Amino acid sequence: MTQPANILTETLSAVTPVPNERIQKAQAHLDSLTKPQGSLGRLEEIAARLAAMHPAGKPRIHKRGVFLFAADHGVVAEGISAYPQAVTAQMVCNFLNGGAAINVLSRHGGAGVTVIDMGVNHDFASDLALVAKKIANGTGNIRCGPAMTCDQAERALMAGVELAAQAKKDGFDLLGTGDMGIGNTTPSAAILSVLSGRPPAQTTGHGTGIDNAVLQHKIAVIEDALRINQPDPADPVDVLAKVGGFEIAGIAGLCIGAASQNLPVVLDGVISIAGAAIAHRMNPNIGDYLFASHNSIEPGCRVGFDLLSLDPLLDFKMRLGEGTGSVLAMHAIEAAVKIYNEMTTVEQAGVASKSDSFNKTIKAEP
Ligand SMILES: O=C(O)c1ccc[n+]([C@@H]2O[C@H](COP(=O)([O-])O)[C@@H](O)[C@H]2O)c1
Ligand SMILES: Cc1cc2nc[nH]c2cc1C
Repeated sequence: MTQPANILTETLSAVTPVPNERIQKAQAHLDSLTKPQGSLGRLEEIAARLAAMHPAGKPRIHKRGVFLFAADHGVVAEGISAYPQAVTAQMVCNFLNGGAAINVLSRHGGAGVTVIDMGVNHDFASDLALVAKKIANGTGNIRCGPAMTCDQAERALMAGVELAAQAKKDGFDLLGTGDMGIGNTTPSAAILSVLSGRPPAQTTGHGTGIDNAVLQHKIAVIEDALRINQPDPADPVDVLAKVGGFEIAGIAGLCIGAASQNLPVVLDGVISIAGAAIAHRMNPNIGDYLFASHNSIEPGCRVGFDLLSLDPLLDFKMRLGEGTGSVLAMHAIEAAVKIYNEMTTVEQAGVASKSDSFNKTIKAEP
């Protein structure tokens, strides 16, 4: 078993479950509001969990941001993507210039976008608004050997932990994950297969848009990668090092760091789900702080939701990545918090409660 480095171990052990009594107390508040009990469905579930994460029991979202982790993948040499590797670096520049889908949706949703170079195969100018956490210029080809060393995997995890710590200092109270990396649906499917025990045929999808023939080849590549590397499902750092990616590790680290500080994280598509599944295998309490934003078309997502016991909030048939699902779901999460904080109670408004319907005399006057 790979023993993670000290600070990582300390951060992992600092993650405590969201107390069930606090969730129940928050639900009791929701039940006291002017609506039939449970009628706001999942908005209530979101609000109760967020309220319970806050020591004072009052949820708040003043500052939200998407953390977009970018990296390249050696396995693209196997022809598993519809696009060339150069697109990763080109899209990073597009994010920095504000022209990508995530920029539009984040402006619309009032979220900041932080772009992190975890391992893009390009040397960016040092004056760009890019967070430089580069571990290497892309991973190794997982069909031939490990993606990275265990030391690199731990450094990439720590980069995510550090970003979460900085986010807390900067006043963020809701974090979203995003990714960019041509080829990264391949390591994501590999990770989800290892952690779930499901065959790659059940976790692998069309990614950026490969046809059925290339999909069969992609599945065979992942089968080879698992046979050659033999990742140990009980050792998440080993899984990450053998068949993962630098951006996936950064996302896992962000989940660990955020959960250790009671910060909620909204997950995007299959790449974020794979990162979160690694973090969750390191400490299952982390799952209490996670929200699945949407049901990405990639089949590995469903496998990941089962591993994480998460139910996605939206089903918009999206498969872009970048954090686009995360920012969209933040609208609903903010709405849930407003319901919790701003609605009047039955008592304040003088509205009859359910049990009053059994009484003969209900005061109906306003
Ligand atoms: O978020 C998703 O579920 C998702 C599904 C398919 C593709 N993507 C994005 O597309 C890229 C990976 O696709 P591929 O085909 O190159 O493995 C990467 O940049 C991801 O952000 C993302
Ligand atoms: C153009 C393009 C944009 C993306 N954004 C996230 N993954 C992507 C993949 C491609 C190919």
